[in-house]
Amino acid sequence: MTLLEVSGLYVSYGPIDAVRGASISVERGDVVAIVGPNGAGKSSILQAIQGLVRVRAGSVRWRGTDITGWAPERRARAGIAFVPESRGVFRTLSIGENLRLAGCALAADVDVSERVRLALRYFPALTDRLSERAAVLSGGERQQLAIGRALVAAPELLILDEPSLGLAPVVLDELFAGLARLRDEGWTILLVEQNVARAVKLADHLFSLRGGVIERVSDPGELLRNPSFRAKHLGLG
Ligand SMILES: Nc1ncnc2c1ncn2[C@@H]1O[C@H](COP(=O)(O)OP(=O)(O)OP(=O)(O)O)[C@@H](O)[C@H]1O
Repeated sequence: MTLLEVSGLYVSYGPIDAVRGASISVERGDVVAIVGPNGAGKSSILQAIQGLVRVRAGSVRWRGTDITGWAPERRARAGIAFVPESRGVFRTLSIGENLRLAGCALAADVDVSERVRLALRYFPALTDRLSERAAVLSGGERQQLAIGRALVAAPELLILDEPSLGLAPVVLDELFAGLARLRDEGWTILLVEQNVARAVKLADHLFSLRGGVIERVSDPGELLRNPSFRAKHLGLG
């Protein structure tokens, strides 16, 4: 089932056309990655999906319904969760408080503690540190917490804006292991990544964006078998 369908999307900032006619679809249970250089328009697409920037033309459909004009909170209630590049967490609160707070707006019959336990399954390193302040977390751990907070809502679609940004390789291993667990358990994820190697290993479909235009849609499995791709992006002969 197609969960999300972005068609002919245009996003502009004054005279700058950041996204020019991009179309992307996400099927339930798939991990879809958008890759591309700085300024390609990747974040603008994600923000348009979450309703954070104005769409100049084109549409965003969610489970077949046109949600292009919907407010961000309505999209969130409909099952779309967005983890921005800035990894919003409350630094003065503990890890546990951050996670529980993420569940405070859920329906009264939702067991938030159970949801928190579920989120921690994917990022077990946080489990032993629930009483520590988020301010002490490394960049990678903060990213895990930000994703964990989004998971507490049990969204149908998890949108991640450049989860690897600024993180050391060793930290990335732990983060992407968590993302791979999410994928393997059937979560639907749309992410933007500049780290092509990580994106290819995680995703089911890869969209390459340049200058606001989708240049290519690739099958990561094929790329992983392609010798020139392996040499260029994976450092393998
Ligand atoms: N609020 C804004 N006002 C003006 N221009 C913007 C704004 N946000 C983005 N842009 C411009 O739109 C273009 C696309 O930006 P966007 O952040 O979507 O790209 P990106 O692929 O996510 O880049 P990066 O990887 O550097 O985050 C760039 O030229 C950027 O400078």
